Formats: sequence, C-alpha cells, structure tokens
Amino acid sequence: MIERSTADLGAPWPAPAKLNLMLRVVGRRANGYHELQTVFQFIDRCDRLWFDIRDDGRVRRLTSVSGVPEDEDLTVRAARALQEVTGCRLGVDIRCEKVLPMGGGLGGGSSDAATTLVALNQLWGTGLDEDALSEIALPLGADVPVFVRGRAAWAEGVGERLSPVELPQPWYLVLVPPCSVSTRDVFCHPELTRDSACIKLEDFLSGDDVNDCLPVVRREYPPVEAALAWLDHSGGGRLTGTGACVFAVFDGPERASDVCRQAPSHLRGFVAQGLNRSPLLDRLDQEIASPSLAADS
Ligand SMILES: C[C@@](CO)(OP(=O)(O)O)[C@H](O)COP(=O)(O)OP(=O)(O)OC[C@H]1O[C@@H](n2ccc(N)nc2=O)[C@H](O)[C@@H]1O
Ligand SMILES: Nc1ncnc2c1ncn2[C@@H]1O[C@H](COP(=O)(O)OP(=O)(O)O)[C@@H](O)[C@H]1O
Repeated sequence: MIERSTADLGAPWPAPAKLNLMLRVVGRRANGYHELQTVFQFIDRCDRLWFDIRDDGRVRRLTSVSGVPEDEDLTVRAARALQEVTGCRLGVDIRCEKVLPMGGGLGGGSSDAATTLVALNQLWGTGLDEDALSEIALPLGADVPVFVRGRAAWAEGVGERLSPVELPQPWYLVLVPPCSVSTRDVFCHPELTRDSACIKLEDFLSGDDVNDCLPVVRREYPPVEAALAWLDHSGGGRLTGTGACVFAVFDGPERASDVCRQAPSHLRGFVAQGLNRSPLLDRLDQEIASPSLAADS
C-alpha cells in the first residue's frame, strides 16, 4: 500500500469541542463514577481526522498525540472496539490534526473517538445505528456518546442519558489557561460537592448555570483562577467540565475578539460559535451523498 498525504484523502472529518454550559454533581455510583446533570453544546472549533481504509485489518495511528501511546489513543481504541463488535475485517490508518487543547474540558479526545466511530461505521460499511454506536462509545469515555449523537443535549447519569435541546447559539471567548486538569483528580478530590440537588432544564434556561467542579479547580489550579479573575473584568467567565478552559458568552464575534485581543500574553484564547448540531453530522451526510474515494485502489 502506498503512503498517502492528507491532501489525497479527501475532506477531513471534524471532531468539534464541547462546552459544559453548567455541571452539577448529584451523586456517586458504587463504581466511583459520579452522577451528573450537565448541558452540552458544541462549538465550531475542531480537531481534524482522516481515515485511509486498509484491507489487512490493521488499525494504525500515523500522527503522534503528545504523551498518548498509539494503543491508548482514543481513536485507535474506538476503531478496535468497532471491529470487535461488528467482526469487520477491514483496518484503517488514522491521521489526527490536534487543534483542541488536551485536558482542557473541551472533550477533544472523546470527540476524536466519536468521529472515528461515526466515520468508520460509514467507511467500513458496518451499518450500526446511532444507539448501537453510542453503546460502544460509553466505555471509551463518559463524554463520547454526546459527540456520536451530535446534538446539543441536556445530560444525566454519567452523561449517557441525553435529551436533545435547542439553545441560543452565541459566540464564546474560550481561554486556555497554561495547565492541564485531570478529570479523574477532580472527581477524586475530597472537597468536591457530590450532593447537589437535581434541577430541571427550565431552571438552567432561567440562569442556573453553576459548575460544581469550580471551587476545587479554582483552588488547585492557580492558572484557572487567574483566567477567571481576568474574565471578571468583562462580565465573568465559567468553567467547562473539569477545566482547565474557561469561557465567556457574547452576542457576536466582534466583541468576543476584542476581549480576546486584550487577554494577557500567557493566556491563549480563541473565539468560536455555539452549535446545536455537530459538524460531524454534516460531514457524514456529505459522505453518504457522495462517498469519497478514500479506500485504497
Ligand atoms: C466531567 C466531564 C463533563 O463533560 O468532562 P471533562 O471535563 O472531562 O471534559 C465528563 O463527564 C468526563 O468525561 P470523560 O472525559 O469522557 O471522562 P472519563 O474518561 O469517562 O472519566 C475519567 C475519570 O473521571 C471520573 N469520572 C468521570 C465522569 C463521571 N461522570 N464521574 C467520574 O467520576 C472517573 O474517575 C474516571 O476514571
Ligand atoms: N486522541 C486523543 N486526543 C486527546 N487526548 C487523548 C486522545 N487519546 C487519549 N487521550 C487522553 O485523554 C485525556 C483527556 O483528553 P481530552 O478529551 O482532550 O480532555 P478533557 O477530557 O479534559 O476534555 C488526555 O489527557 C489524554 O491522556
């Protein structure tokens, strides 16, 4: 098989980031996982993936992801999980251009995994429906199913009980503090609030947008505290997931970009629009309408 560049592989498959617009920790399961209530919305900031189908069954990652060995990469694990469930004998070379910061609470790794499942289900012709793909997705990470389904959602359980929601699609300024937060460490922290009262979607829509991870993350990660303190000057910021990223909401991109430009130099940031429909679904529709010639000849 001849090695190919991404230019030969057709349009990339997007793996968008998500924001948790609120996050309540309402209980803990016997296996240590926490019961949450959260609201997921996608943003138009994406990793980009290419899949080159192989006929020998091998799953390889051709691009490196800092600190993540090939066998542990969520894209590789997702592809192998799909092979296992369907018995598919095809393989794939995966290329991933990382744009999303890791450990940022933007769900980049989970989104890469979901994009791999959705793309390969189409390119391998394994024909699973959305429910079956979501079942494969959950053991890869609590956040993976929402990316598979591709709809902004109100989520309960560990994030797998999803109800689609139509939300405003504002512009967000997302700041990336210079640190990475371990989701596991936050959920293990003795001072994490674990008994928040459950609320209803209407409560969130009326402004109840607390993130229960915030007090612990603020205390343990000074760069997150600094980013939030800075955003206080322009109306205040929120934490996404367990962080490290924080975000502020704007009506349009101009004001968000103005504030972004004023951020201190140690704070990277970007402006992105909220999306209720993942760009992954559009790419899937495109593939169904006109299948790429990605399979090697
Ligand atoms: C908290 C959330 C909110 O969206 O986002 P992030 O900040 O990580 O993006 C997610 O639920 C994270 O999902 P994900 O990043 O897929 O987490 P996983 O790999 O499943 O779990 C990492 C570790 O976090 C803990 N964990 C995770 C989710 C959960 N509901 N309860 C937990 O206790 C577990 O200790 C687990 O070992
Ligand atoms: N393809 C991948 N991209 C990013 N992280 C990955 C990937 N595969 C495995 N990981 C692991 O998942 C962890 C969480 O990554 P990520 O989803 O980007 O952050 P978060 O869960 O905070 O949003 C990383 O620190 C890394 O160890």
